[in-house]
Amino acid sequence: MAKPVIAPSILSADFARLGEEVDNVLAAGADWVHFDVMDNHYVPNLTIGPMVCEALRKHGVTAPIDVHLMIQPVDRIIPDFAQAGATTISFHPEASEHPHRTIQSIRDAGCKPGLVFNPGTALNHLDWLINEVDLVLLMSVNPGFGGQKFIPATLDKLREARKRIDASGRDIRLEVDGGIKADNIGSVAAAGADTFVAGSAIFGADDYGQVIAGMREEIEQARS
Ligand SMILES: O=C(CO)[C@@H](O)[C@H](O)COP(=O)(O)O
Ligand SMILES: [Fe+2]
Repeated sequence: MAKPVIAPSILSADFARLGEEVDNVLAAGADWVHFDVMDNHYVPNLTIGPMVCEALRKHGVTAPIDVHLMIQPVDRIIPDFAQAGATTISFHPEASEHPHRTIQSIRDAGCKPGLVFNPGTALNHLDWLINEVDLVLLMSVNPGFGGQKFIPATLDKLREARKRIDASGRDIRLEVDGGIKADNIGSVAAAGADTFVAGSAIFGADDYGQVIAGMREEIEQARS
């Protein structure tokens, strides 16, 4: 099993102090920075774009930046995010006219491509694309907002995605996003996730390090 990755979603950070918040959460033990991009079109909310990603890099952030695109159209912003310092770029396949082409353009831009599946979206896109991606992200809430409740059916879907990833024989991360807390992260890890996004559970706490350490313990316990 791949080393667990904890990726705090900066959607729940204090945007007025974003650089400091990211520094603090990385110092507290986070592995990646999860960067939610919303366009008030594909999802009913509006957040941040490549300029903010670039600002974090200029601020000195060297950790992987995990860009989660909730936008339509997808393609035209990819080079901008790559230039801004994105590490992974994941998108929702139904938001792209040609998901295979979108994946190739993410790779051509020098980033790792990922596919994101909403709670109501079947995994069928993996049938022909699993060999092209480095990351599969299952949403455990409907996209658009932080602080929502985890949808339990995600556990079965994670098991299905884990089977498909293992059968592919490729090194693909299985990420879960939405409503992840210390009290459900163990079951999510047991179902096969190795990469864990958490926004409100981390940034809503006084002690980020304590939450992250607690999450790691639950993951280790679920794996042993
Ligand atoms: O992509 C999204 C929401 O659309 C997420 O990344 C959320 O920002 C996670 O926040 P919590 O559910 O952990 O508060
Ligand atoms: Fe996200």
